[in-house]
Amino acid sequence: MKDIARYIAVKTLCDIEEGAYSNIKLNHYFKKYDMKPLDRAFAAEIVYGTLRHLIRIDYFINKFSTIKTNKMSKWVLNCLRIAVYQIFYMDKVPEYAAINESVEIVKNKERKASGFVNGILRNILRNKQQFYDINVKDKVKKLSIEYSHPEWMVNMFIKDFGEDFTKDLLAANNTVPKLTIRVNTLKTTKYELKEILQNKGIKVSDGVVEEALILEDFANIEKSDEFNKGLFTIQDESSMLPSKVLDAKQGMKVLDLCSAPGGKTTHIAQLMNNNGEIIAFDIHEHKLKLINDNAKRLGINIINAKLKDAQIYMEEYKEYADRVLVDAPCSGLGLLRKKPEIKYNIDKGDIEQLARIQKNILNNAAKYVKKDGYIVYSTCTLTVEENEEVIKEFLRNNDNFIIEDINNYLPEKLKTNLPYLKIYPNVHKMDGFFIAKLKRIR
Ligand SMILES: C[S@@+](CC[C@H](N)C(=O)[O-])C[C@H]1O[C@@H](n2cnc3c(N)ncnc32)[C@H](O)[C@@H]1O
Repeated sequence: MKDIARYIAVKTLCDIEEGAYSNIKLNHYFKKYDMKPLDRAFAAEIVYGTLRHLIRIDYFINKFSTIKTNKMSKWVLNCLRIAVYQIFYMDKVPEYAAINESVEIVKNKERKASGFVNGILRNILRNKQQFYDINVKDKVKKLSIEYSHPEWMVNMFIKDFGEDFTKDLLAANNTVPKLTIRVNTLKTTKYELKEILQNKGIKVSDGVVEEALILEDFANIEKSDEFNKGLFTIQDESSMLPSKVLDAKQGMKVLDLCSAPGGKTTHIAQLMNNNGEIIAFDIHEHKLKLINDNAKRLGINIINAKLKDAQIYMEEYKEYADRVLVDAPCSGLGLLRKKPEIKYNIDKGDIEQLARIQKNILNNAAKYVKKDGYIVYSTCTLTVEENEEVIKEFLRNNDNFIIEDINNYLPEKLKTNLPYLKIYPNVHKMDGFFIAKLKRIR
């Protein structure tokens, strides 16, 4: 295969339409085809960029094609999409290369369609200006196309956050996030690691969270010596906050009800100085290995990972824990910068169903925590149904709990006058997140 990067980009985009996850599929193909770092980076940029701007790209293709995008084969459509993405969003790619390579990839699987694809792409090239005209009157439809978010999502954000904020949020969701790591303070210090990385020529700056570093120019990070030695974990800053807010002390008993792959579990262990007990549940057996592998790499031995469904009450853990973390399964709308496919794979019904699961898990958590103990509830999503509403309903049904002000646990820049925290990619330049702390008082 001459142009492996574009070929893999098309293959991955087709798989994503079947429900696959971008990062998992890309990593799978990178290994399978033994791709070089430059090809990997190029394929990833095309996949993520195309997904970020998918609705707008399709709207534009439809202007030039008699066969509409929903009637095209996935292979043909994704060959068209990646060419349009390269033409309009990648300055350094010559237009002729973007077109010719897509036509070649079409030939690979659907030889007869190559003329059709070539025709559309050349026509597009002659009418590039039209990419910037979105001739739609309806405000929501227009925003949906302009920022490539489904209409129901745009509507929901406008209802919850207002129109100006929504525009900002949609734009931020289409940006490329920074690479952030959490220093493993069990093995090194922030200053030591910073120096090691800087000596390798990597640009490093401090994050807002105490143990966070922001990196630039670090290819193949997971193959580096520093990663393998367990000096750090890749984690967004907002994802570091729930463990800080949980404030588990050395020697305590902690339950982490939805824990895989263990990003927060290992952070809690780190903050407990690897002293105490953490029981970490997850519903997916294959994910338990990820928790154990992460713990081992980071030099942590107080985590006991178990296969359990946190929706089912477990009598053996009644009043067992000093701290319980509920980092609940959620719609993930705070992660659209990293996983743009979520925009197209989720619908309003999923949000209602997730909210029911979150409430069930949180109600069980209430029974596991000792008197004067705490639950931290967190999600990586922005919907009111999965966040504020879940907490409100919990407090209505559990009058032995109160909401605790978490501002003391937060970096100065993130403090607000609310007891809980909601993080937005457009405001904080971090993944969207929600964190609330509940205290059992009786
Ligand atoms: C947001 S992720 C957790 C991320 C994790 N806390 C971390 O920081 O790495 C939610 C997790 O909940 C798990 N999950 C979903 N439903 C569950 C259930 N009913 N019981 C336990 N775990 C569940 C999923 O497999 C997923 O790993």
